[in-house]
Amino acid sequence: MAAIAKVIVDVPTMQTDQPYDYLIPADLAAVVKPGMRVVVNFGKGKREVTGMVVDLAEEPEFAGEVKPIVSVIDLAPVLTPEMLALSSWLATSTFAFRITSIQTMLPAMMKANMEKLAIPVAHSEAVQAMFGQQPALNIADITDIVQLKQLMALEQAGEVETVYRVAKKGHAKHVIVIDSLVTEANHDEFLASVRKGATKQIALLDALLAFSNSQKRPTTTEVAAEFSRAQLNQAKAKGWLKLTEQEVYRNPYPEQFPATQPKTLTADQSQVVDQVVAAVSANRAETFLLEGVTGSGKTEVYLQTMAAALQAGKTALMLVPEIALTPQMVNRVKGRFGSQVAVLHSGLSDGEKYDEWRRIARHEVQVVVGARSAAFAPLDNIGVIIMDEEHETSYKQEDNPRYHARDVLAWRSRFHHAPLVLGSATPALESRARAQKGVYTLLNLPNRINQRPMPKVAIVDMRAIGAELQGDFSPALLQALQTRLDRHEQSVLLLNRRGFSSFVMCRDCGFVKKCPNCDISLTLHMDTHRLKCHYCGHEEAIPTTCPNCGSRQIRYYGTGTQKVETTLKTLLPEARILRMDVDTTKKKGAHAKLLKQFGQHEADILLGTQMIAKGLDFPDVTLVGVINADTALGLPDFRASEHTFQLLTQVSGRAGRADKPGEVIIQSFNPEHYAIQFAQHHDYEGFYQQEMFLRHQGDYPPYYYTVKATISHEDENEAAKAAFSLAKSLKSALGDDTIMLGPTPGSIARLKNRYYYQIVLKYKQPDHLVTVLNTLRDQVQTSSRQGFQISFDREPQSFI
Ligand SMILES: Nc1ncnc2c1ncn2[C@@H]1O[C@H](COP(=O)(O)OP(=O)(O)OP(=O)(O)O)[C@@H](O)[C@H]1O
Ligand SMILES: [Zn+2]
Ligand SMILES: [Zn+2]
Repeated sequence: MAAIAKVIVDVPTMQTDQPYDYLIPADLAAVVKPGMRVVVNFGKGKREVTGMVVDLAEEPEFAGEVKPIVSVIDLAPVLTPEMLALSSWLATSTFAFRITSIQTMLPAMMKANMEKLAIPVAHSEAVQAMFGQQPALNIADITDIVQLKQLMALEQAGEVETVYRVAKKGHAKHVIVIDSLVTEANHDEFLASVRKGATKQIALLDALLAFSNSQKRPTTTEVAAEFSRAQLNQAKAKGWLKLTEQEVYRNPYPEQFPATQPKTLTADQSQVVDQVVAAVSANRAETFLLEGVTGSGKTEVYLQTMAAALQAGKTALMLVPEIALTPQMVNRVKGRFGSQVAVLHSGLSDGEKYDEWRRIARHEVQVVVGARSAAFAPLDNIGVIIMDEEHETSYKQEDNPRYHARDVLAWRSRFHHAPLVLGSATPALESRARAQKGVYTLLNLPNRINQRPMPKVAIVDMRAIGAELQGDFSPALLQALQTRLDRHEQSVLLLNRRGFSSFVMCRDCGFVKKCPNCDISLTLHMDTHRLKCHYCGHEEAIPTTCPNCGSRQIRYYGTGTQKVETTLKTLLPEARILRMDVDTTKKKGAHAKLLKQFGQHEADILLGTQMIAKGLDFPDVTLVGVINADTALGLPDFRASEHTFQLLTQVSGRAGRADKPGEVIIQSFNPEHYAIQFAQHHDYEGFYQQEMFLRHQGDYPPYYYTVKATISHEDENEAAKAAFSLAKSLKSALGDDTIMLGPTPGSIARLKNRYYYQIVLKYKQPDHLVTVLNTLRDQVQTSSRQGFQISFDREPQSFI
């Protein structure tokens, strides 16, 4: 029997990947297993912390006194051996700490709360007066300042100690079920014992008899309108019924989904499905890149591949971008697989997420569809993994651990010997290049379903419009919108918000209102009439006069969706417009509701930001308009062209998906730019060739791997000094084939009152670099008490 548990402790100020030895008390010997969370004492005093058991051993490695485990949090492991192994790989490959990786894999609701308690250690009168019979006081509960001061004095005098304890909270939701004990045989007997005028009791007896006869077990909530809890308790005392507590799941999708049947596949689709299914049957961890034009029926391919895995007795995992988790995608998957599906995305409450997670862990579902973090769904026996819209930047987490979901899925694909399908109309350059090298198997769906044509794309040169411009609209786009109104067809209008923000500027002195904590302009929110910092959350009122020169000429800048909507209403008064942006989709379910309204033809125009660009499949949309194609092209970002091409191609793909042909109008100030030209001709391959050429010239990915190191400190000098010394260490540790850019101040040099410096490394040999950086991280981390923070971001979204 193992006597020692190796525990990764959760101590925020002292992060380390080193597991600590803890003694397993005799009464827990049979219980403690790897993957379980435990409570342990850490450091001096009685500080309780949570930790994860990652291994067991016979003998301690630690020579000193080994403390015992205080208690277990879980009755069964919450991380499978697969997940424990994955957390270890994740920590190393993203330069994150193991505990951070573990926490990322568990639902937020499982994060333990810490309580700060005051406990008496002496028996003075003052202590008596303060505590009475209570063994401890929760410091957070004490609001009386006098009492708080007394407590501090007692602590100073050594009569009271403060300790941290792990607060256990009940996470599962419970209902109380009514089991009727009233039968035809005993009903009259019970009735005789009831006073004549007691109509409520008589009604309850009748209802209970009806439950027995129909074998119904209602919950107390279900009958709450008719019978109170007091009444039910009374009835229980009389032996009329039994009350049992039962755990229930919070179901985020209580509605029924109309069942759909598999479609007869086209020849192209069949070929793709056959190849993937062959890998499923052969238990082969092959990665496929499915390059299929918009409307080519990729979703049907995913569904039938997943069905094949289920047929073989396995499970299926499908990732979609957060914003594509519209009811359309959930409908399609739930419609095909019904209650076998669990859905995970950020729109769910913590409780719903926790329940979906447990349904997966308990093997109650066979299909998981979810956004980025669903890559860690505790699904077992995986037969196929799908990643839709694999080029989406939201698959990369921008916080520690800075993982890309694609890499996590590739790891799990190898672990389960299951194929991974990466699908997109516009694959990331990295992925397409890997397919070129034969690392991925390239699959193509070059045509739309039933040979429907791709929409015709026209580019409007905005430089040539001049006085004919109305608001942000060219005559061509306005005319096309009018035509759709006349024909009762629908339009989708994209306002590209990437690369610019709405801010407030003084027309007299050019003053721009910035965040007092971060060197960045505040963003205008017209709905609440406030200025907000998107980095730290700082908020303030919109000034009426310039804080710098006092001028009243302070104006709002930037084209917002609201402004476009207002203009459009005056230009096309009869048009019914639905606006979809961060403001109109803030409320839970608002996104789904807007799309449903549009689907039911309650509007003619869907006007929105990037969130309308992908996945939508509405048959009556025959026009797509792009108000501003180029805003992102000006960004100092080597992926600017790629992102612009992807966005234009995706949004164009919303037009003409059914019998009516589609048309696309793109307004641009750079009509000859290659990203816009290739998008006009639906030419992904052409774009890929051209972009690869440019990346090669500039030593950019995918020709190089990249990593961005960021170092910060509250003092600007300290941050700079540390950055230069880090650069020196890196130079000596890395070979000549590594290119180093910087150190430079971060694009936002100051954030939340910390100063940032960064170094970008471009390199060819990943293995060596990972070792070097992990060692460096540990060295810098030990100096973290001097206020330094360091992070490494592998394949950063941008260098700025
Ligand atoms: N075999 C088929 N027979 C008939 N209709 C099909 C078939 N496969 C797919 N479809 C239909 O074709 C339309 C487009 O398919 P789907 O939405 O899957 O395209 P997609 O490739 O995912 O496009 P996008 O990349 O634009 O999201 C859908 O309405 C779908 O129901
Ligand atoms: Zn700020
Ligand atoms: Zn001014």
